[in-house]
Amino acid sequence: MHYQFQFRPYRRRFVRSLTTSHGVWDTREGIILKLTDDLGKVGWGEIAPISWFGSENLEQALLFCRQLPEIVTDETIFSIPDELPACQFGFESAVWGVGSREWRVGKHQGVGNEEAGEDNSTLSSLSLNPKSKIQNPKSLTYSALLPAGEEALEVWQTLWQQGDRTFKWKIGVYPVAEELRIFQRLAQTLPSLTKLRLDANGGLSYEEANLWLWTCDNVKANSTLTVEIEFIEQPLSVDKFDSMLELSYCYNTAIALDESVATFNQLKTCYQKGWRGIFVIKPGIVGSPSRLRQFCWECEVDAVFSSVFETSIGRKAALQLAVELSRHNRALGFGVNHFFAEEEEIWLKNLW
Ligand SMILES: O=C(O)CCC(=O)c1ccccc1C(=O)O
Ligand SMILES: [Mg+2]
Repeated sequence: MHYQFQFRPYRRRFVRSLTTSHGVWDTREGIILKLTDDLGKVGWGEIAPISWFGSENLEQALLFCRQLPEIVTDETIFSIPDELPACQFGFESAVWGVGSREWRVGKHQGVGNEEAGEDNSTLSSLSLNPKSKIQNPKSLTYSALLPAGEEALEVWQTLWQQGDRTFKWKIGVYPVAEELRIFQRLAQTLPSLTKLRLDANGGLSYEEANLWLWTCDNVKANSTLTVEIEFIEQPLSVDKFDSMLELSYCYNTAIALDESVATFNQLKTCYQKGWRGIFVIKPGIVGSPSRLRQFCWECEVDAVFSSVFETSIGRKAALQLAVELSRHNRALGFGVNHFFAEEEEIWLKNLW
């Protein structure tokens, strides 16, 4: 099979910046891809790298797109090197889109519009609301991302009113004593049956990680606190795998790897080294979706799927995988809409 290939770089500022232990992030840059087959069927894809997380950077992705011919084949796409994982995801999901009904949604709301002659060849003919698009037997629940520090104490309330029941709070940003105080207040005020994830982005020392895990175990043991601490995400830096494996045996509170499993080869390596805890998977940067699918099925990976702040185009492909591969009712780490201005649809239409 061969396809006509077109692409458009984009740049988009968040309405609020994301502060993690890696620093402040306030602009998403990426590339929208369009593949058109001989019959005129179209598939859209998105490359949304995060180089500080271990994927290629935007420049490398752009160089790759620029050196491709105007006509590309399945062979080209399925041999994109592992050094370009966000490109693997973008191109493979665009190919998948060419053959899929999922993109063939016109003006009408709803999934699986079967009418003949539906046209998805322009972005303005796509309906991009992700929550309305995914047909899903299990109901989808999202984890809403809270800002670091005290701001979380305010922000969760608005999100709760909008229906969110799982939250993720960034830690490892402010001094540990300060964050622990805020955490106690959060744990006391979050309504019962709320789930809370803590994401350290690799920013804790070994001692701090122990202190956090111990504190979370105490919340669990304290019958007056009814919030559930679901896991601590990436407590230590990527080079501290052995320590995280050890910590995962020492506490009741679960640990999820994120930066450590950013790309497929890292994911496979951690699994081979014995990690059977939670894996945070960011489809947008992990690499080839078909390879990921096979691995997650075979190894029964306990995966939490997570956004890379992509647009609806990448998100749709990522959620497709998430719906297929999530286990244990894990909420999807795609509750990030509040980082973006509304009207993404209009923004995307103007882009193409
Ligand atoms: O996973 C989520 O719940 C939201 C997404 C998220 O936290 C994130 C988004 C972009 C880059 C890094 C991260 C992260 O998990 O550290
Ligand atoms: Mg994370």
